[in-house]
Amino acid sequence: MTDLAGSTPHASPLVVRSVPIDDPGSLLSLLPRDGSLAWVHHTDGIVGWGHATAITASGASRFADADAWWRDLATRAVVRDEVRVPGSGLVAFGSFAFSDSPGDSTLVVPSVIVGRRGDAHWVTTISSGSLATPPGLRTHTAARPADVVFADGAMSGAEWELVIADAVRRIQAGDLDKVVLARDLVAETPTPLDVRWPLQRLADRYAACWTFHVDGLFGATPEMLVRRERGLVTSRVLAGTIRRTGDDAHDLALAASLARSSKDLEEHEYAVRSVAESLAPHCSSMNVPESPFVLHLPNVMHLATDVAGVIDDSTSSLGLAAALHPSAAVGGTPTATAVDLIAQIEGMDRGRYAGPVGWIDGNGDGEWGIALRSASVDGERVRLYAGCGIVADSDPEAELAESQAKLIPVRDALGG
Ligand SMILES: C=C(O[C@H]1C=CC=C(C(=O)O)[C@@H]1O)C(=O)O
Repeated sequence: MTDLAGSTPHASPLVVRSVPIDDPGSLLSLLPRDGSLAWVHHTDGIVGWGHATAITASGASRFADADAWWRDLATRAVVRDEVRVPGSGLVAFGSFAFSDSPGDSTLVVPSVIVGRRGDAHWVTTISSGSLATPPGLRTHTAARPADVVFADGAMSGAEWELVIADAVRRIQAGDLDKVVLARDLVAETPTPLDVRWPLQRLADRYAACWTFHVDGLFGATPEMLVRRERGLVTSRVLAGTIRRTGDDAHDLALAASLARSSKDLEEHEYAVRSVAESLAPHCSSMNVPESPFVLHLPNVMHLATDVAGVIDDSTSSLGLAAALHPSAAVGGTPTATAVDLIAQIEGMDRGRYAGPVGWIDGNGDGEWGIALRSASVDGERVRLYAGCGIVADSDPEAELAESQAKLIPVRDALGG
């Protein structure tokens, strides 16, 4: 991987070609074990493998540095796109650290991308200097992890409840309005994890979420930080959560109580406001619905608001993600106070959890979700993450239960 600090302008431009193909079936099943990249929503999306080029960036300028690198690369690339849908042509997958420090962020350009968008299916080849031949596609079987053992991460549940109680006190004292605090769980597998196993299971069970894998960070996020597509920008804001019980009638009653819960509506309002305020400078017009709807997922229900706007500047999707991050769905209100408090009391390094994850194309369009319901994998060790928005009325015990519900998707996907 090329490190930004040591990177030099690319000697040869990338040569990119997208061609239509027959329906390739499940995108995830095409992934080889190593170097897989994925962004899948229902049956649409893109998967990639192989290495054309990549960059790592870090610190407060990570977004701007990666964006500048990408613009230079995209401007010089020679692209023949016979498909012309979002996701065809030159694309990089990316995943960014939550904090300015510590943590590395990355943009990765694979040598092969296979995509589906509705009835369009395509393969893209990317190489340096000369045109590559499209590969033959074949399906692979992922290895099932055996005997996964779970243990507390940085804190036990009881310790984390004390941290939540501390945050509630600070909010009640007027130090801030909202903070999102996270915890981790560690899973050990006897052999290095084949990430395709949990990916496939996440995509099957959470088809309405965006199932992703970029450089060891995988998950299925329900939250779209920003999508930029042909002049339109959209964002799905989530905040305010209730666990599902599995009993449909009871869950409907819970959904109604979530929609009326002043604690959850307050938590949600902060998140919507932070997104709307960050997008406004880039849009000529915006639509921000006045009240949220309830998004039903298999494990939880969320208050959700879809914000939309017409973009009136040349900021790329990555630039927009940078402007929005961290929204109050993962940081808090006021942002700077909340981010400082997270660093002070959360007791763990978020890495790329809760940072933007997604893809960008050569025109700057793309999709960036928030890396929630996610885990980072390093050989046999997997760290799962979940966080909860804390406001003045939050109850530590209820927040711990909510965090456990948010850990379910990845925990179950790792299970045999
Ligand atoms: C921080 C997470 O969720 C955020 C997104 C939706 C609902 C949230 C909540 O109700 O607390 C969180 O703000 C997470 O899943 O790790």
